[in-house]
Amino acid sequence: MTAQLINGKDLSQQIRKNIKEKASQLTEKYRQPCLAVILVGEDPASQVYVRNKVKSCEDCGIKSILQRLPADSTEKEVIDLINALNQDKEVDGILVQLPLPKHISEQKIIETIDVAKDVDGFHLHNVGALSCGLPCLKPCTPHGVIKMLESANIDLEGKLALVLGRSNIVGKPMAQLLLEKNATVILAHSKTRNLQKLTLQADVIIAAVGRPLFLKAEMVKPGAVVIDVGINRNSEGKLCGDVDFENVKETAGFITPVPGGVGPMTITMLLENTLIAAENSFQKKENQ
Ligand SMILES: NC(=O)C1=CN([C@@H]2O[C@H](COP(=O)(O)OP(=O)(O)OC[C@H]3O[C@@H](n4cnc5c(N)ncnc54)[C@H](OP(=O)(O)O)[C@@H]3O)[C@@H](O)[C@H]2O)C=CC1
Ligand SMILES: Nc1nc(=O)c2c([nH]1)NC[C@@H]1CN(c3ccc(C(=O)N[C@@H](CCC(=O)O)C(=O)O)cc3)C=[N+]21
Ligand SMILES: [Mg+2]
Repeated sequence: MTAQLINGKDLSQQIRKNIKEKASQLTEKYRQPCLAVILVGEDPASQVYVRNKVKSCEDCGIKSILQRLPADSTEKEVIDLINALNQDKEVDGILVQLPLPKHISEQKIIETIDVAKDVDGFHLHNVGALSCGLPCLKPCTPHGVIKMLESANIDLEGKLALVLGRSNIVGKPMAQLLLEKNATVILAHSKTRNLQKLTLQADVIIAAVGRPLFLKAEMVKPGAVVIDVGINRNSEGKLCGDVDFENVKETAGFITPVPGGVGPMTITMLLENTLIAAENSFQKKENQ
């Protein structure tokens, strides 16, 4: 193995120490910061993630409220719940676990969340602010990736960074944050031609495709930084990323594992956003 491992679990633990400290200060001065998580339906993977989020809040001294709704809830029922949480002065952050059942519009649900409580950073207002370089709640997964690169002292300025996948929640905001760091960004997707020719030039590759073993060693320039966002189950039911880790780790300069890579950092950034949302609301009140 030539690649240096960027361990998201360890980095998360370090950052969470500060989060815990900050949460306790805010609790003493104002009240306990609070995240509300809405889970619609019984998707087993979503249940695991949501439990993980609630537990992480607990560990850091952040209050969490889990609201479960049945899979056959109407769009209006979800919207009514969000509106109630928007009004609730003790709730700082609201997260609606995705994906939602097909009869509910994810975009409509996201736009219902109060911009100031949108700790996922998915609301149009936060997306627009991010693209204009204005202060906003940053999307957790891409933000976590940037923190991992910073922790390994990887300078992005002038580097060629390739993002694989263009979803609204990972790929697109990832490209935006890399651009903000002065990288030259390629945003690749399923219609991209000659993908290998592009990936071989990249100094940094962020894989967010949702396919196990997608990024092969032959696609990676020796010494390149490889960040694996993917969370998949392989044929044996084992958790794995989008990167052929066993082979890519032999040539890459840096690599992130799955599990223990980007996943824990996503949750850490969610906790951080909840504290930012809480602080903003306390500040607003003091200025009134
Ligand atoms: N670690 C974490 O915290 C998180 C992990 N994830 C994981 O990251 C992965 C990506 O998630 P998400 O962005 O929501 O996924 P989506 O399914 O929404 O998007 C996948 C993207 O990959 C592209 N793609 C698919 N097949 C190919 C191909 N053969 N060649 C090139 N591009 C391709 C698609 O292109 P096109 O647009 O053309 O269809 C699309 O842009 C998943 O494994 C997910 O579980 C997601 C969120 C958080
Ligand atoms: N509104 C919303 N916001 C999200 O941020 C969101 C979402 N919906 N829907 C699903 C995806 C996926 N996602 C993960 C977060 C953490 C891990 C994580 O902690 N993974 C651990 C392993 C967990 C396990 O063992 O299954 C790891 O990679 O080490 C994984 C996936 C957030 N998402
Ligand atoms: Mg998606």
